[in-house]
Formats: sequence, structure tokens, C-alpha cells
Amino acid sequence: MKVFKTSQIKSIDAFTIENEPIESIDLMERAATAIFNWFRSKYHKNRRIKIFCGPGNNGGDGLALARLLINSGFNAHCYYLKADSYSADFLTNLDRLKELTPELFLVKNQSDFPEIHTDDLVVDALYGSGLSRSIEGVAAQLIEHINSSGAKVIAIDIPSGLFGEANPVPNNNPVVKSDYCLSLQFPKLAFFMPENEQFLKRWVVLPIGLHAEAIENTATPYHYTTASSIKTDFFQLSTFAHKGTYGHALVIAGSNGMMGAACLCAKSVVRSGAGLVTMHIPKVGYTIAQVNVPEALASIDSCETHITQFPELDRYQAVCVGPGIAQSTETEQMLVKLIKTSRLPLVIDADGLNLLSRNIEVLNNANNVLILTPHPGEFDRLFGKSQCSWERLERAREMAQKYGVIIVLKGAYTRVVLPNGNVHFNSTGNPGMATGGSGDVLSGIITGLLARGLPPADAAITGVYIHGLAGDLAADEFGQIGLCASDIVNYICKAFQHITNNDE
Ligand SMILES: NC(=O)C1=CN([C@@H]2O[C@H](COP(=O)(O)OP(=O)(O)OC[C@H]3O[C@@H](n4cnc5c(N)ncnc54)[C@H](OP(=O)(O)O)[C@@H]3O)[C@@H](O)[C@H]2O)[C@H](O)CC1
Ligand SMILES: [K+]
Repeated sequence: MKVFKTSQIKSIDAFTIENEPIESIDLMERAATAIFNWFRSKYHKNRRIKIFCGPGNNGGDGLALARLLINSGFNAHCYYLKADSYSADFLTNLDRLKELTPELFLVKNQSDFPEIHTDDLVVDALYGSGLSRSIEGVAAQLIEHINSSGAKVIAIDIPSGLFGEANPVPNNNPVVKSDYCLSLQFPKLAFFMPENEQFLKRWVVLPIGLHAEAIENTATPYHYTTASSIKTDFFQLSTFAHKGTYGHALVIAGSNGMMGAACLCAKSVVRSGAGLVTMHIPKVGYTIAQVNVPEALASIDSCETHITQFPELDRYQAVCVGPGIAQSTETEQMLVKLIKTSRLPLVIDADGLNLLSRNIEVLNNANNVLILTPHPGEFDRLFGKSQCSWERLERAREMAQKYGVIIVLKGAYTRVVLPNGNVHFNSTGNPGMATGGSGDVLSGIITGLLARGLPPADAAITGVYIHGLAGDLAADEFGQIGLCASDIVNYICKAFQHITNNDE
């Protein structure tokens, strides 16, 4: 799914009105109906609902919703801000609502604020994508009143006060803290930034039928990976497959005391359907690897405790380097040589990234697409400190283009940033996956997909999706608290089954 800036959504909106064609007031009615249907499916009619409307079309959505709710017997009351001017569709909906109910309140100052009970439902329709500056005055006081009420808050389109893209960090502006945000047609980029979690606990996208041609023709670097984005044809297995059909991956991983990372990574390669996997490990890891990953072949380094060399690369289709390799100088030299020599797709993770940060310019000597899988701390070590996640994302886009690499920036909504500057936010995964070893599993999955022959960009996007889905399926079984990396490994197969079954 494409994700647009709010200015682009406005243009898509205008194109829809002109070319569907549909009157703008009818498009608003469509949005309000989608919101109403969501309410109807979730809440009982007895629930007291207080709807707060601003002067623009976001407020217009709120007025139209109030009419639909009241018409269906819901206990809804509407409050609207005094303003110098109102949008045309706001005024039309104000008239329509006035015909239905006298219970419509103008809010001029604080004394007009209604009491909000903790069991009320509050609808925030103050400001939407037309927010042009920080909110002040009575509207700011109203936001404070809503936020301190303890009631459940449902924001229409975007929590009022939050900008669609970049926001100040820390954000000391008045912003509604919502429990749900009902986002029209597309998520907003701000939803993917961890700093904004306090303003929207959950969000859902409600389609409102904006014009497909406008969506298709409006360029954006931002995308959201959902089940329908995953290309599943690739995963149909051949009846005549043998272990050579689905590639051979090399995992260069482990050191004294960190063989677990190597094993989790190699196991995940196996679980991702690669035909063969070889683990290149220091001598100390030989028995550990053979016992824990019996499916893997072993290539033993001449060094007892850490990795100093890598084997001939001719037999492999993909390489992963980094999990548990520690940070000795010899390992660093091995990594630099590997990047300069290898013509294979190469995944670099964990300590591999820390070693790379001391040799960043070697990226200019790479012969094939590299996939780097940093968490924000590793990313900052590689490419410099960012003040906030929006800045970090834009820097990742810049660096991916500069060095021609794929950057998998890990966290909630893991971002896969491609060498052309495109970003794919991931939709799967849960906080239970923030646990040691989870990253080793991810690098293993991506490596497995590369070995099977998936092109690097698809391997990164699909690998991140599968990793999150395996974590979600594991959490369905065990819960999120205490989830461990091995649980994720054990659900990789199920995750593949899930995406391929969806296609039938
Ligand atoms: N395409 C869609 O998805 C649809 C969206 N709809 C809804 O429309 C809003 C966007 O409506 P818009 O009228 O453009 O914008 P707002 O409702 O957010 O508000 C604009 C008015 O508010 C004033 N404003 C802006 N910021 C502030 C502020 N900080 N303090 C006070 N006033 C402010 C602004 O005044 P300006 O001086 O900036 O011009 C406007 O008067 C979208 O979010 C959806 O909810 C449609 O209903 C359906 C299609
Ligand atoms: K809003």
C-alpha cells in the first residue's frame, strides 16, 4: 500500500471529486459512513458519545458522524469550536445536524466545555490533515480537557495537533491522545514514528474509495507492506525439487560465548526453505553447531575463539555475516575482505555492523547488493546520530542511495530502505519480539530467501514480513511476554504457510 504526505492526499481527494466524479459533500458523507460503520460494529447504542468538531472538513466529518449516530439511536452530542470561518462542507453538515437535534453546542471558551466522564466516548474531529500550525487558545485548552478526562478517545483521520509527517521531538504542542485513530484511506507517516505512540495507541485505515488512478499516478517513496503486498508465486514449490533446487547459504557467525546467535541464524535459514546451509564458525563452536543445527554443514575456522577467514564462496548463493562474531581486529579484516571479494548477495548483521562502522567507506567497494540490518543504535553508529526517528528515516534513505545498499532499520514497523530511496514499512510483528536473538532470526530468514533466489529487495521486504508474522503466530500461541527467539524460529514455517494459503 502506498503511503502519502498529507498534501498529496489533498490532491488525490481533489482528483477523486473531479474525476469520479463525486460532490465533495458526498465524499465527506462516504467518510462519515465508514466511520459510523466502525462505531456501530464496536459500541453499544447506550454509550454516551461526545463529538468535538473543529472548523474544517475534519470537523465536517464529525458533524456528519453525529447525524448518522443520532439517526440510528446512539446517545451522541456534538460540540463545535467558534471560528472566524468554517469550510463549506462543515456548514452544510451543521445545517443538516441542526434539522435533526437542538443538542448542538457552540464552544466559545472554557466555560462551554462539557464535563467528560471516564465512561464517555470522545470523538476528536477538531483538526485533521489541514493542520497548519501548533494549536493555541481555546482549542488547546479543549485538547487538555479531553486528555485529562480519562475517557476513551477516538480520533478521526489523525489525532488533532499531530502533523502528518515530521513533528517536533519532544512534542510539547497540544495533541490529542487517542485510543483509536480512524485514518481515512491511508495511514499517515507520523503513525510509524515511535515518538508518536503516546498520541495513538492503535490505528485502523478506513477505505473511502479515493480514485485508483490518482493513487496509481501519485509518486511516493513510502509504502506499507501488508499481506496483499507479498508476492507469493515465488513460494510455490516444484514437485521435482531436490536439496540443490533451493540454494545453499553460508552463515559466517559465532565466537566464544556467542554460538547461540549463530545457531538461531542458521536455523532460520533452514526454516526459510533454503536447500542447504553451511555454518562457518570458530573451532570452539563446532560441537555446539552440529548438535543444535543438525541440518547445517560446518566449515571450521583455523582460530579457536573467533572468525578470521571465510571459505571459498563458489558453492553458495547468499551469505550472512555478523551474528555473534564479536569485534576482534582479525574478524574486522575478514569482514572487509569479504565485502570487497564477494559477488554474492550479502546480509550484514549485529557485530558485523559494528565492525563495518569502523570501515564505512568499504561499502563503495562492494560488488553486489548488501543488506544491512541495524537497529537504531547500530544505524547511528554506522551513519551518525539522528535526533528523532523521522530524521533517522530520511538519513537512511540518503545513505541507501549514496552507497547503493538496502538498509533494514529494525523496530516497530521495521523500515526496509532500498537503494532507490523507497521505504517499505512493515505491518507484522509485536513488542514481544524485542528480545535477544530476534535479530539473528531475521537475518537468517532474509539470507534463506536470498539463497532461494528471491531478488534482494523482495528478500528484505518479504523476510521482514515473515519474521513479524512468525512472531505474531508465536504470540497467538504463547502470548507476547516471555516470547523468545526460538519461538519465532519455530513459527517461520507456519508464517510461510499463512502467506501461501492466503493466495488460494
Ligand atoms: N481525502 C480524504 O481523506 C478526505 C478527508 N476528509 C476530512 O477532511 C480533513 C481535512 O480537512 P481540511 O479542511 O483540509 O483541514 P482540517 O479540518 O484539518 O482544518 C482546516 C482548518 O483548520 C484551520 N487550522 C489549521 N491549523 C490550525 C491551528 N493550529 N489552529 C487553528 N486553526 C487551524 C485551518 O485554517 P488555516 O488558517 O490554516 O487555513 C482551516 O480553517 C481530513 O483530515 C479528513 O478528516 C473529508 O471529509 C473526506 C475526504
Ligand atoms: K482529528
